Amino acid sequence: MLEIHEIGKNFGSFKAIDKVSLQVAEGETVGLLGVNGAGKTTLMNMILGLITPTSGSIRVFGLDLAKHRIEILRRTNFCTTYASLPGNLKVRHNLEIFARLYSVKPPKPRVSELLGLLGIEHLADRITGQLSAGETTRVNLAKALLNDPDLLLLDEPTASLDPDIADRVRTFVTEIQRQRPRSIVYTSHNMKDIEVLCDRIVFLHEGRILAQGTAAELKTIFQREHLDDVFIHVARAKEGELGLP
Ligand SMILES: Nc1ncnc2c1ncn2[C@@H]1O[C@H](COP(=O)(O)OP(=O)(O)OP(=O)(O)O)[C@@H](O)[C@H]1O
Repeated sequence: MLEIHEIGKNFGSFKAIDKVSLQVAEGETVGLLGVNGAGKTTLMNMILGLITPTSGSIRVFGLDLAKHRIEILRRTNFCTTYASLPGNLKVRHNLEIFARLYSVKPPKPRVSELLGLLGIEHLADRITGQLSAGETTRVNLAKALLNDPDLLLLDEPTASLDPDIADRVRTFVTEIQRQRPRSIVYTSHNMKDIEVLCDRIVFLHEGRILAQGTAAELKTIFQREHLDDVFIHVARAKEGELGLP
């Protein structure tokens, strides 16, 4: 579903992403981990075609992203705290507009269905710009599901959520994967999210992949009981110091 081949992104002389290769299969959820500034959002933005890579290539659904962006984006969606929906519109109107942009037919029932699935019917008539950070995240998640995407990019979807709502979001993501498996790339600083949701974990560090595997494999490789400790170990290690097999 997603094939990233030796992708690189330079901002001036700074290498934000350096020769990263990654594949995500149909129905697979891949967790992208890394310290602040590791390059996660830059990679996500390249998959969405928002940033042009300096080198390498990205294929989605077997198509070259550089040549088939519109076709690919029709079957893709994302949730990020970095892009806000127009703040002056009611939540329902925002979602209906985006549903129309994605050619969802008919848009209104789909919006109502998603508001119900996310348990945010009570936000439908609120002004989007007046929502709390946690409420905004759930509205963004509803937006991300409007077109029932085959590829879903979730950039820190539980950031700023209280533990109860974060748990509901994890259950929601598990449920949508159970109903119809899709490919998900998931970034989070919440290791519980990653353990519960991700089939495979990729550690990015200074724009490069430092380690990857399942949560269980990584814990075994690095001899740590908890994924948090694996994260700290990998984050503090320099290249070549990890003693990977
Ligand atoms: N437009 C830009 N111009 C210059 N440098 C940039 C630009 N965008 C990102 N960077 C730099 O690239 C690096 C990777 O940034 P990115 O936002 O991808 O990190 P991240 O892993 O998502 O971090 P965080 O966990 O803090 O969200 C950072 O050092 C950042 O300062």
